[in-house]
Amino acid sequence: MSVKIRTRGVDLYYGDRQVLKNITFDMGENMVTAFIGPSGCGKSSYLRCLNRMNDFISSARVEGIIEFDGENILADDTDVIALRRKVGMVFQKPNPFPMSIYDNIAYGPRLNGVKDKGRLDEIVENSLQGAALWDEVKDKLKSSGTGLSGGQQQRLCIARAIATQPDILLMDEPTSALDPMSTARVEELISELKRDYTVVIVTHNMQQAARISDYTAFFLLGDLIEYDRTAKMFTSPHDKRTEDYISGRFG
Ligand SMILES: Nc1ncnc2c1ncn2[C@@H]1O[C@H](COP(=O)(O)OP(=O)(O)OP(=O)(O)O)[C@@H](O)[C@H]1O
Repeated sequence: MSVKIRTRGVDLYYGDRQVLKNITFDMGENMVTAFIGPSGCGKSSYLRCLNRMNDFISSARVEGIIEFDGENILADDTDVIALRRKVGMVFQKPNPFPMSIYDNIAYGPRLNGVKDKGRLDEIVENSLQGAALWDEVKDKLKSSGTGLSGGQQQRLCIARAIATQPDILLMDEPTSALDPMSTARVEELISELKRDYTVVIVTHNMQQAARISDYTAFFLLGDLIEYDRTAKMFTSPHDKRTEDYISGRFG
């Protein structure tokens, strides 16, 4: 595997409370990496380290090294705006902006200075194609994004995230608010997206992790207990706690 994200000895504190302890592992380029673990184990907190979103939480302090392509994104002199351009994020609840489908997608590119109408049209179409939504919305690009179904809204949010051509896509429980059909569409889409992006996904759904990820990281109470190929972890985990969790004995 070609390493895209390299994490060494990451500790995260909220005030005096340590919620991530000495996290060390490598995530592969063009792979889907799933984070699993019981509620409160630190999965989302770690995900937020990857685009420096914890910077917005005044009590949060992150120590250690996280490298993207060899560059430490936790360094004081990191250009955080440029970093966030490289890292798209999709949240648990679909959160389209209250504007048209077209403008939802064009928003990021416009912020980045793209003004040419033809170029914007192209980005909108490519992003919607990439998010497997184009055929459903191509005739109503001027309609509001919030008028779509939940599953379509989430694919719109994925289209918005890829419109700025990030390297990495972070997804925090992207299907937990969706029905089974929409979940299946989004899962299928994630498997396609890894051709172009490195995908990191937090999920509570063990079957989902098993279906769509190449590697899985199991967190428990702030520790990374086990990290391995998903196929290996789900068939022969080496830690008893991993086995107990994936077989549903706790969490
Ligand atoms: N902004 C914050 N301020 C203080 N503590 C926080 C904050 N965000 C999270 N925590 C605490 O950090 C710990 C890890 O939370 P986190 O949300 O990362 O866990 P998680 O594994 O993603 O949980 P879930 O699956 O429920 O989303 C929890 O104990 C949580 O209460």
